[in-house]
Amino acid sequence: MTRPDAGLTLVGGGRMGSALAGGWIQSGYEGQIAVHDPKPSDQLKAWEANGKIRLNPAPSPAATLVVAVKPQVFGTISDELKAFVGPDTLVLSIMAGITLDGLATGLGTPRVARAMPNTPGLIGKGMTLLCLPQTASADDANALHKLLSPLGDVEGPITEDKISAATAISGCGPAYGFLLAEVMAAAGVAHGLDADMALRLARKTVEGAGALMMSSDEPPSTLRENVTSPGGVTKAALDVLMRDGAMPSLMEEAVAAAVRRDRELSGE
Ligand SMILES: NC(=O)C1=CN([C@@H]2O[C@H](COP(=O)(O)OP(=O)(O)OC[C@H]3O[C@@H](n4cnc5c(N)ncnc54)[C@H](O)[C@@H]3O)[C@@H](O)[C@H]2O)C=CC1
Ligand SMILES: O=C(O)[C@@H]1CCC=N1
Repeated sequence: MTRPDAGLTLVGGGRMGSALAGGWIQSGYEGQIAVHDPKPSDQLKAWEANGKIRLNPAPSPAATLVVAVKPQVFGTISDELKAFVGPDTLVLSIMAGITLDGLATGLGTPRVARAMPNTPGLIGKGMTLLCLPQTASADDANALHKLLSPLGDVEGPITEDKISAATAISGCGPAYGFLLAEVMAAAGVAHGLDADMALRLARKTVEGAGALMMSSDEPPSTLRENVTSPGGVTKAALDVLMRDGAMPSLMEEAVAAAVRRDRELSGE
């Protein structure tokens, strides 16, 4: 990775923040990385001990400020965060529900951007959407793509009116995939498998289906049909899942609720 900037400051070194910091460290980022977190994890402390980051140094304006606290925390600390923002600071937020306007107002700069990552980014298999104001420069867009690349794929910029839907699909989506594994395992137990084996089968199957989907040129619907022998066993199960559009309408309702909640958090 080329150096995105000298003087990178991360506020919030939790799951997603640490995934980013870990990626910057691993890819040989040469500038100063400062991480601010009142409850630093053992990982953050180890990076500090190895000289990879500076932990909670005195605040000063950063070249790039990445905000990765919970959206509810942002409202309470935005005034304090102004100490990290100078006239040349580029701000990137990965918080759900905090708009570009909210960032610009809260931090007192128009040079702001948003990204929506997901937890597979913890292992570099994530999907991140980048959202920029119309005034953003190509240089800023490129720098932010590079900054987010340790998490996996980065797409965008997308316009802000799309971010609630994108959050509901790829931001929240890993939870839907994990839920699928959970309920498959529970159904296996209900039909006589022991719990460990049921979980093993469900996890490996969800992983395998995902890997096949990504290595194939076929759309998911064709891969589904390839499993479904006419008059066979899969068809019996899918007839239940798709009865009266059950699965599509449940997913549509769930995504609508997520979109609604994201907009509520944005104060829309
Ligand atoms: N977890 C997920 O799947 C996703 C999360 N996000 C967004 O990422 C952000 C962070 O989420 P996670 O990493 O999952 O949460 P997390 O709870 O793992 O990390 C938040 C971190 O912020 C720290 N913190 C609290 N108050 C602070 C303060 N005053 N100054 C500095 N740090 C402070 C906490 O100690 C914690 O380490 C959230 O805004 C969330 O909307 C976005 C996409 C996916
Ligand atoms: O649940 C949340 O609010 C965050 C945003 C996307 C995933 N986690």
